[in-house]
Amino acid sequence: MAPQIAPSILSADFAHLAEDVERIADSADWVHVDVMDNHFVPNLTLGLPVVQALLKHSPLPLDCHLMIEDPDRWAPEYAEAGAKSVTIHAEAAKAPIRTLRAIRAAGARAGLGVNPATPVDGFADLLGEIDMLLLMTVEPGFGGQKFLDVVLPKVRRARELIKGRDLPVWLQVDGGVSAETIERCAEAGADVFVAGSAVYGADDPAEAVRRLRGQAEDATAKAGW
Ligand SMILES: O=C(CO)[C@@H](O)[C@H](O)COP(=O)(O)O
Repeated sequence: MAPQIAPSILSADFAHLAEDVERIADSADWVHVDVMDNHFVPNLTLGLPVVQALLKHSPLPLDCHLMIEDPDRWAPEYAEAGAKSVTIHAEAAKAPIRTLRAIRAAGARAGLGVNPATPVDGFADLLGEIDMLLLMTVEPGFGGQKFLDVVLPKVRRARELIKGRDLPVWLQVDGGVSAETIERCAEAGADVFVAGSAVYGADDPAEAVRRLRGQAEDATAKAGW
C-alpha cells in the first residue's frame, strides 16, 4: 500500500481543532485522534463528545487511538459515531476479539495497538481480526517525545508476519515520527505514519505532510515492501 500520513491533533490547538484539521485537509490521509483517560496513560485529552463534534467538521476520516483503560466498553461507540478507524490497546482490552469484531460490525476499520515493550509475536493469530496494527514508537501519553529506535526490529518483524500471511493489514507507527525518523520506519515496513509535532509544530503543516509523504514513498520504494 502507498504510504499514508495521519497527523495527530494532540499537537494541534485544542481551541481551534476544526481549523487545524482544515489546514491538513488537502495533504493528509487521516486525522489521528489520541483519546487518553489518565488511567491507561498519565494524560487526559478528549473523549467521545469531542470526536462527535469533530466528525461534523472534518473533511478527513478520523483514526481514533484509544489509550484508555476500558476500550471494550468504549471502542464500539467511537465506530458507531462515525470514526473510520478505531484502535484499542492489546495491554488494556480484556476481550479484544469481541471488541475488534464490534468495531468492524459498526463499519470501522479495527486496529490493535501495542506499546514499545510489548512483543508482537503473541498477536500473530489475531492478524485476521484486524485492519491495522499500531506500533507505539514512544511510550504512550504525550506528543513531542524522542523516537525509540529500539522498536524498529519489531516493525520489521510485524511486517514480515503480515506479509507471511498475505493479509491486507496496515502497519502504523506512532510517536516521534518526523523528517529524521520516517525513512527508517518505512524501510522497516511501516505504511501508516502518525506525526504530531512534526506536522503541527511546522510553520506550514500541509507542506510538512507532503514532505513526510515524499520521504516515506522514496524509502518504501527502496525497501521494496
Ligand atoms: O499517541 C501518541 C502519544 O501517546 C502520539 O499520537 C503522539 O501524539 C504523536 O506525537 P509526536 O510524537 O509525533 O509529536
